Amino acid sequence: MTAVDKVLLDNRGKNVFILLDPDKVLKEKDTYAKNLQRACSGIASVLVGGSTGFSQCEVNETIDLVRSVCNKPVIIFPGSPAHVTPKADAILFMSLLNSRKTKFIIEDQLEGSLLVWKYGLEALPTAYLIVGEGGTAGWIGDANPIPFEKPEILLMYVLAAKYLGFKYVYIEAGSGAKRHVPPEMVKAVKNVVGNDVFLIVGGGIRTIETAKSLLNAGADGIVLGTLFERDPDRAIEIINSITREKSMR
Ligand SMILES: CC(C)=CCC/C(C)=C/CC/C(C)=C/CC/C(C)=C/COP(=O)(O)OP(=O)(O)O
Ligand SMILES: O=P(O)(O)OC[C@@H](O)CO
Ligand SMILES: [Mg+2]
Repeated sequence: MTAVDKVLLDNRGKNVFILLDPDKVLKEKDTYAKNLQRACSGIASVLVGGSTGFSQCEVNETIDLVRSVCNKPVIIFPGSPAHVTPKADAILFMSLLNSRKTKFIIEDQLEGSLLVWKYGLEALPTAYLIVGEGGTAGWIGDANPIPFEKPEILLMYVLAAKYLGFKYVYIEAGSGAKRHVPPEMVKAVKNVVGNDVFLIVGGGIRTIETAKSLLNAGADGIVLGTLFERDPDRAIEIINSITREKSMR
């Protein structure tokens, strides 16, 4: 087990990730710095990434901002190999398994592999799966999205990911999605794969009830992106509420 991997695995079922999109953060640096500082103690890690609109230089600037206010691990959530940087602690080294394009399944990974090796980055082997509307990532990644009412298809993908040796599975409804991943879908997967893979769930999570229902259904971690951008107070409320529950267990 490597360092970031251990932090996340030791906190299974309770990890909250904040997603920072360099394209947005760098336009309002002071506001993001202030809000991240408030959120920092309750989160597992900061994901830095996005589908479009920025270069490695902007990823670096965003990571510098994170480091100035928060001591949690920074994980790259790459939209492309151009986002790989030695400044991060780890990378979701992901393959979009339900893409129709080999680019997102293996070609971007080939390009990124040498950089990850050269920079000595911790790679978290991640199967990225798009469900529901899928957002920008689903569109750019040319996904064949798994319908919410077909948990059995999601299960097939998650089992395939497990048998291929992926340690992490990111179930993505799309940034800002109107509908988040249904907890029943997470439960159907967790019931079969247990702790063999680490389940990250993201997209459209906006309330404490949703956040808790996903963690209770078996998500090992949840991602807050759009809510942290638009309503940081509410995002911090969710984080604090999960932290309080954690300390009562
Ligand atoms: C492993 C390496 C080096 C690259 C992998 C590249 C892959 C597989 C990309 C999949 C397709 C893709 C574009 C994923 C982006 C995922 C992501 C960081 C989403 C964050 O949300 P945004 O899509 O930026 O949301 P907004 O639309 O709200 O900005
Ligand atoms: O922006 P939101 O809807 O929180 O989604 C977060 C993440 O899953 C997007 O990749
Ligand atoms: Mg983005």
